[in-house]
Amino acid sequence: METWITNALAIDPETGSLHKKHLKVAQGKVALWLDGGESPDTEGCEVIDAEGKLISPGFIDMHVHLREPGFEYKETIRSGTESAAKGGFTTIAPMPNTRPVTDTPETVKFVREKAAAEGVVRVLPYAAITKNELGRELTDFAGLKEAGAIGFTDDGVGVQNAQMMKDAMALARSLGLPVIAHCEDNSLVEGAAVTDGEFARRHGLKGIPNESEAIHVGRDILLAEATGVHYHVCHVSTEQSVRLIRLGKSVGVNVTAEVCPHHLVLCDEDIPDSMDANWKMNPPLRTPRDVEACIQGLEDGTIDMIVTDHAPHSEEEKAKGMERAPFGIVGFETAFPLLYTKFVRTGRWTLDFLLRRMTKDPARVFELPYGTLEPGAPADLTLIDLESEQAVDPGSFLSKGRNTPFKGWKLYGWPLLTMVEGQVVWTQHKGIAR
Ligand SMILES: NC(=O)N[C@@H](CC(=O)O)C(=O)O
Ligand SMILES: [Zn+2]
Ligand SMILES: [Zn+2]
Repeated sequence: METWITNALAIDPETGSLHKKHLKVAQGKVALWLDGGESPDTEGCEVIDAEGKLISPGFIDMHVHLREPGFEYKETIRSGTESAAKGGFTTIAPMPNTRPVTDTPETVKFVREKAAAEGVVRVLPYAAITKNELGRELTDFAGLKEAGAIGFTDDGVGVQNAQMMKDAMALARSLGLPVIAHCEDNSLVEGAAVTDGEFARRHGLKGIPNESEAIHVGRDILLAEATGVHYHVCHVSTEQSVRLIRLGKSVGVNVTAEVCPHHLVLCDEDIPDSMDANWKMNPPLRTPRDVEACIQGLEDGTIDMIVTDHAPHSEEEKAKGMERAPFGIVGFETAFPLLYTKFVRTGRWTLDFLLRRMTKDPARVFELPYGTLEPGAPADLTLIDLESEQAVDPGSFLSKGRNTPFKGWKLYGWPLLTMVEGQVVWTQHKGIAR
């Protein structure tokens, strides 16, 4: 089946400006681009009229939680990939903090097979660094790679022991795979739920200090330098981490980093006094100074990409309140509209910049053949309405998770259609297509 997507607005890679274009998709790949002035020969083809809509490579999210196996009440591979498709994402990398933890070749295979059978977007699983993410014993890196793991991470917890991390990096390096780190020194956290800042002071709460993150970032950059591994820092949230990554890059260490939309648009002072646990995530919302440092880090390339850290939890769990509820918020279905509205429509970023940090940059860092619509590339794409304003409605999410602090936010930039390898997997009108 061949498909023409006609009259779409595409970004000119040279100038960054939008031009009307027609795109032909054949055999699951990008076949041909025509200028808006030309007339495509659509005979015998499916035609999608994208008049006035942005066409972008499908978004790539290198940090997500799909919860399956083990926590299907929070999310499944089916519901999580559907939520991703609705957010315009076509490739996602789930974290191994499932039950069982994705720490054996069998579990990696389970995730991949389940995703192939029930998922609607591409799923590239990570495997754990240590068995059960307990930080005591390394997993079978070679076997996990063989089973299809794309990198190693104990996301959810930091690897507390430096020698363990160094051994993991040396092993990953020998296999040519990256180590992806949730940076958190447990001895500095002591059970706090929010950052050490204005909100914590006002409510007399213990705070999570910035150093709990940055100490691991600094330690691991030194270990990455010693081992030569590709080291990727998860969900950067502090000024100190940005500074250390900038320094690491400047001396040639193979360090890359990601940041989440919520750490770019929210700070601790935004948390409502009701202490709604939909504002609780790890790392926590930091101070305005940290937020600005993360934005600048993303702008100057210190931070390479945007990820959602989509972390669904049940309503019962989130109802336990700020101190007892689990950390995490959902992200797929609000990521692009949030960043488009808060940074592009306000004039701080170009649209091209935002799209690159959600497509080409993750593809470059993780050496993936996606994130581009050049002829021959897989036809992974999303069409986006840049003009209509719509309020965030958690009730309409395809994710099982409703845990978002953005409920009711009026945003622009809502995806309308998502295609993976030439197949339409979701549309605003008809929902998921199977
Ligand atoms: N980010 C979160 O707040 N929570 C994540 C774990 C993690 O990413 O560290 C989760 O699994 O719920
Ligand atoms: Zn994490
Ligand atoms: Zn995570």
